[in-house]
Amino acid sequence: MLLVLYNPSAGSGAAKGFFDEHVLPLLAANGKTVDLVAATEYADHAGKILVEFMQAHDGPVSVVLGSGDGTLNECMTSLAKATFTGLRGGPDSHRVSFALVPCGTANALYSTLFPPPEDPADVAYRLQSVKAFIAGGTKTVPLHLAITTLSSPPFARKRPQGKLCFFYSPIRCSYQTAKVSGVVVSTCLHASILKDSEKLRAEIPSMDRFKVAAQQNSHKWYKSHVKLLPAPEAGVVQIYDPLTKAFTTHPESDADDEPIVDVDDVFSYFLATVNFAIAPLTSKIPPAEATLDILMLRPLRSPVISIDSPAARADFVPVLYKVLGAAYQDGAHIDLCYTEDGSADAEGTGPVVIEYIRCGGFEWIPDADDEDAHNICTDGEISVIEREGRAVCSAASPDAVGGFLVYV
Ligand SMILES: Nc1ncnc2c1ncn2[C@@H]1O[C@H](COP(=O)(O)OP(=O)(O)OP(=O)(O)O)[C@@H](O)[C@H]1O
Repeated sequence: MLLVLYNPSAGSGAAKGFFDEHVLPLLAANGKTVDLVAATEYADHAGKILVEFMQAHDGPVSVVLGSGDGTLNECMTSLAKATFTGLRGGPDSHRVSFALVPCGTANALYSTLFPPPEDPADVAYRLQSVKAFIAGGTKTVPLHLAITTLSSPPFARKRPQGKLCFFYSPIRCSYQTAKVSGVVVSTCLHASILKDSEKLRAEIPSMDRFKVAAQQNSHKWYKSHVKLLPAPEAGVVQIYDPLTKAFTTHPESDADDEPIVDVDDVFSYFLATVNFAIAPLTSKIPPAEATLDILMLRPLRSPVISIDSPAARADFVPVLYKVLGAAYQDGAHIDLCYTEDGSADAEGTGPVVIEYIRCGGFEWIPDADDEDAHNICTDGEISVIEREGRAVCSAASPDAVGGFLVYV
């Protein structure tokens, strides 16, 4: 069964035109019968359309999806929580294969799977996943998920209650409050940017709204306690070593004693990715199991900063910008080290600036008095952790017969 679904308001609002002009004619010219063409009419509509379509039809489902990461996330979230009856009841009932058409602003997942050319608006570039589907659709990649649960204090009262989705393992969590991400879970600067850039969407439809929001938040630091949790097979938390250009066991993670790493500090940046190349090693050194790649920037690691003060925060902004800029130069940010004067440089001989962690999950326990540290972003959606609460996030992989796939 084939569903064509697009979000007309994603990105610059051009999805309908692109589908009418390019996608639907391409499908028709290649003999693909479309069972339903639907445009979303409001937030969260995409998930509803998809679940209703699946309930109404039997057999394997492909979806040509014109959107950004947010609408894809709505599809995954709705499906992860859906229970089907009748014909759609078998073990593979929740399996969906997506042909993605990048129509959003960032399109992070698409640009991970299909590295963008100089002009990402290029029509042929944007049709690659659809063409893979048309070509027979045998080449797909399964998507891992990051499942995040927000807990209120005291934590013991709201322990994970049930399995979120039977086709992803090994996660057990509170079904109603769990957030499903296929791209990113973040706090700190990234969550602040996503939160504030949303307010700028109408005024600045392009990616420039992220730059404006970054400027508004660049001086902020966030106080939190983080627990880094090992992935099941690795048994330890891993950290990237720019000298050897490989992952090694985190010095504070011991498989036989205590594999969990506790970090109690101020953070400027904390971002976990799944299936996503802003963490550049996801593709260069692919993980052997479902893992999160986490990028942490802790200003007090700088050799010239020893206290959190307004002056120190201002002094740190150039380091932050250096890191953000290098991230767009083929992931060069992960090899930056501190120089003696506290700059970030590939030739630096001091501590590594960004800690690049590979692990099974994390707990984020924000300082109760730091309001900004309570924002958490799951694929663009902002949630607020309750005061004295925490967020717990784990990587999950699809079972053999279930899960979300993308045509590549
Ligand atoms: N018809 C609609 N009108 C208004 N908002 C909609 C409509 N349909 C979907 N939405 C909302 O639009 C939001 C943005 O969609 P999406 O994330 O796909 O695009 P984007 O934010 O431009 O791209 P990206 O996430 O890649 O940066 C989604 O959160 C979704 O809930």
